[in-house]
Amino acid sequence: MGRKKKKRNANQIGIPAQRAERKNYEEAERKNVVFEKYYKDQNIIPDETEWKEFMEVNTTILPTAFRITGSRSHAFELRDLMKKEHVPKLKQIQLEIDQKVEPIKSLPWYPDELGWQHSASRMTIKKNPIFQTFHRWLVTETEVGNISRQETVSMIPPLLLDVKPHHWVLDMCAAPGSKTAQLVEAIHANDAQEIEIPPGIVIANDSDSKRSYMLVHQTKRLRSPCLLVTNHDAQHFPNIHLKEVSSPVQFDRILVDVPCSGDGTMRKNLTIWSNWKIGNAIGLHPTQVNILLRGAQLAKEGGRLVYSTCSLNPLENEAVVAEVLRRTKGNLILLDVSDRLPELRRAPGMTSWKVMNKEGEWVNSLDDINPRFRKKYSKSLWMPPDVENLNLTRCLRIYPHFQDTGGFFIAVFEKIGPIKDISVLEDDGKNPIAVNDIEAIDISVEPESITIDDEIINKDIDQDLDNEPVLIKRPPSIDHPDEESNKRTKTSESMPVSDHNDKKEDKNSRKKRQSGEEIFIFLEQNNEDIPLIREFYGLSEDFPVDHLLVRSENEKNRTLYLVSNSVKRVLLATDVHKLRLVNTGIRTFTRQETNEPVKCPFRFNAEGMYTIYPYLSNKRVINFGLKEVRILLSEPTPLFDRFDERIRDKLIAFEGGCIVAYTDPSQEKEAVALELRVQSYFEEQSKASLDSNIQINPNLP
Ligand SMILES: C[S@@+](CC[C@H](N)C(=O)[O-])C[C@H]1O[C@@H](n2cnc3c(N)ncnc32)[C@H](O)[C@@H]1O
Repeated sequence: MGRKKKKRNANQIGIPAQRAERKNYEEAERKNVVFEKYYKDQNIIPDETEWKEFMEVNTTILPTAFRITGSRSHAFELRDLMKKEHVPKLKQIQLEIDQKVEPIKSLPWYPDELGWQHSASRMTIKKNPIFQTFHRWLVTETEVGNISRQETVSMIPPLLLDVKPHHWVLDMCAAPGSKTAQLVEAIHANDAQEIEIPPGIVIANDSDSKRSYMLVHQTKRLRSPCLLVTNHDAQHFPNIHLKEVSSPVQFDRILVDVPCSGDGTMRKNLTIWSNWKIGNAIGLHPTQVNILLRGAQLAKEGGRLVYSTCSLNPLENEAVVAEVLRRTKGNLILLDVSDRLPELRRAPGMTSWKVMNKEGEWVNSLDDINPRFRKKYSKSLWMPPDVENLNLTRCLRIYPHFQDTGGFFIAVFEKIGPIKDISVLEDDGKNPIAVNDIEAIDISVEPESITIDDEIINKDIDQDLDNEPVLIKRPPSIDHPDEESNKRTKTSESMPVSDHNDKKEDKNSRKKRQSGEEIFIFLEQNNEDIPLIREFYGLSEDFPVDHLLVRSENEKNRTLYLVSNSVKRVLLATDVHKLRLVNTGIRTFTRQETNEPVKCPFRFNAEGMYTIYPYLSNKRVINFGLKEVRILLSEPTPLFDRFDERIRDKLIAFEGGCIVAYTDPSQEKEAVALELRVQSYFEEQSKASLDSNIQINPNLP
């Protein structure tokens, strides 16, 4: 069933709202007396001169920031191209236009000069051809996944999480996915040296089903078989029991980037100036505590958690950290990360704060709240008596004026002892956690990562949302996940995930999808398509064919998806039916519908190319020089005789079907730029339709 194009109101996923903001940017008032008084009285920045600087910078436009993605082999080439080609020109122009604006620079604390920031205004970009060229380059590279546009401060939590390729990682509140992308890149950090698919996994979760689709859209550019997207309320993220393992999965690394009031984003999100009120933080605090507590349970002993918000408010930051430390009874500790990212300026976490009620009065304790409204306040909003012993100064506060960014809060934890069951975490009655308040709206959406400030990308997302069939069932109640999963177990006759290729009617698949159950069926070892593919493409024995799956119960496997070993283990977990799976796997081979007899009915899919390439013998691979690449770029279906004899003979010798052409840029001059164009070209082609991939025409004239 197709989805109708719906009109979205300004608050939905922030895109139209942002455009409106852009238009009114100059006129928008950036003043909020209550905000100012609140933070002044909280004494977040004690020094008067610095306070003024903080307020001043808050009213200025946020610079644009981006990362050159680290998992690709040519990330460094791209960085060097930036430094050699774009940066000198941009700096020169910036100097000529406005000496007050800081020119483009790499972020000194970001590893390998792969993080960048520039402050050129929209007007400068629009009017200046050099900026325009640079901007277009950014857009293209972003589309093909070589660059991720992401707010500077949002890059910090994944770096402090310190993910290694073998880690099991959970990203509890992941959409739209800018930090997930960093986590996935870290899992693939050794790809250039290792042939094997990394053993680690990233489970990226979000409670909002629409936003979890956005997450899929954002991360599919990464083409990782190690990623699995789920849709749960993180407070109740289900346990996963792997086959033949008695205890549930415990994660090496957990990112807890919670919904928050988002007042660190007011340089970009102008509505915060007018909408700011203390009720937002008060209302979000209990959810934040509960999500972090669930994260603490799900972490492995010796594992690490990073808690982060784009809020400056101690009620959403230090108060949450303090409460979780109290409830985990010494089994979770704050780590001192002062030696990490030494060039990143930060302030220590606060060890003293106050609580303002919704009427704007400072209140000493819960007992002083009007009894009628008391249950809307958590006792843990107030500073605990042992605050000095909690090492809260180990938390990181990033203020906008430190390095011309948004505001952010980060706490890094290690789990050092067991946090066995929920009763340990449950309240002893002395410290009531408020029921979620009606005002607890999450306004911490990171618009930069979904809009990428370009119409093109917005359009892509819109199209994606409009064209995707709705396959995921939205939970009737996110408050009772177990009730929900029980229902599903009862109603679903067979598991949506299976290691048998039980050939049922396709009607069945459709039914399951419509009822919200994604289907993942691993191919049987004796599947008849596998030897065909292996033989035709010369796939090595090491290629993990047992990690190929299909996503329909149709007899004819149409598209074969590949997942990593860890993802497979999760998909075959005994209680996988409790997991609301949104997406996993990369497309590797797709059945081609053709009337002509072909030796192998499957063609490569560009999405899986990076993963499969190391397993290919030379059987279906050809080396092209730039000359051949130029022909391919300028002619959609070139004839064989357009190529030199050496290439032509090789092409003729191939049996009909898909081949891989690769070019080695290091061998030729001007190659990097051309390679990038080629890559964008192929990406574009494969995005449009598989069938529109370049074809070389065998008919001689
Ligand atoms: C600050 S944003 C996350 C940004 C994201 N980590 C990134 O870097 O792109 C908070 C996210 O939490 C999600 N969320 C809100 N309540 C949640 C809950 N109870 N469980 C899981 N996700 C939740 C929101 O839908 C939102 O996408």
